[in-house]
Amino acid sequence: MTTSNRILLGVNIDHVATLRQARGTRYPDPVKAALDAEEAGADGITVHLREDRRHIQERDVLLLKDVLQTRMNFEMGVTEEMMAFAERIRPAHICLVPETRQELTTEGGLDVAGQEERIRAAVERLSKMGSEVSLFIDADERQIAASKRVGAPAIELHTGRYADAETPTQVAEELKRVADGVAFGLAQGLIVNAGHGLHYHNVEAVAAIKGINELNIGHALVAHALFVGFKSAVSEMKALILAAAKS
Ligand SMILES: CC(=O)[C@@H](O)[C@H](O)COP(=O)(O)O
Ligand SMILES: NCC(=O)COP(=O)(O)O
Repeated sequence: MTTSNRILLGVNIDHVATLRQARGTRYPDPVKAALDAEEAGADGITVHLREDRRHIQERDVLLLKDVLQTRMNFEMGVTEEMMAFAERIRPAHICLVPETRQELTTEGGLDVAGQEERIRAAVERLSKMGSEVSLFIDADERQIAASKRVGAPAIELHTGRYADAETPTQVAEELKRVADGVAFGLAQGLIVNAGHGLHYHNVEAVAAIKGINELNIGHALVAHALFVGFKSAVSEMKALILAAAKS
């Protein structure tokens, strides 16, 4: 069981591409953002190639594959198109996520318990090429146990409900849900990551949960980068999570 205070920062660059796609320009380039993030201390780069291509494009993923110094965490829906693309790029990490067409962002976790055979087949197929496969799920024992059963070595707990909680009571409840999920995942022998909706004012409590391997953070970093630059945005976040993890 991992219980060290070491915690990694995966920088999600999707929303650099969102700005580019809004105008169909060549800038800002998420590849440049990835390289800046690495220089500023990112431990890995996360990209979500959505089926509707609203932000990251194939071109971005193919270039990143050649230039990243760290490692790629490739987020994808469980579709044949994405499975075939993943086999082409062979990322170090793959995170299987749910997708619905009209959602503003990833609204909930993957229902692993409700489709074990399908997810098991995907995990097996993607693991064969050496990728570490994680499942983006809610902090729910039923989903965590199912993730273990289908053979995934890792999970990423969706922290969106914690991030969206409004009252102190709700925040405390959602934080406990995440902390309990981390403990349950570790007890199952899983690598436990977390992310979604984390920002400079809510990240410390999550980073302080013992045993989390990596936090994946994107939207807030890109937003802060508008004011301080991408490298500073990443290094500020990294400093916050490292300090919180040591506390
Ligand atoms: C799965 C996940 O949490 C991230 O990929 C996030 O979804 C990226 O942002 P969008 O949901 O806005 O595409
Ligand atoms: N998997 C979560 C992620 O990559 C980043 O989510 P967000 O910080 O953009 O909400």
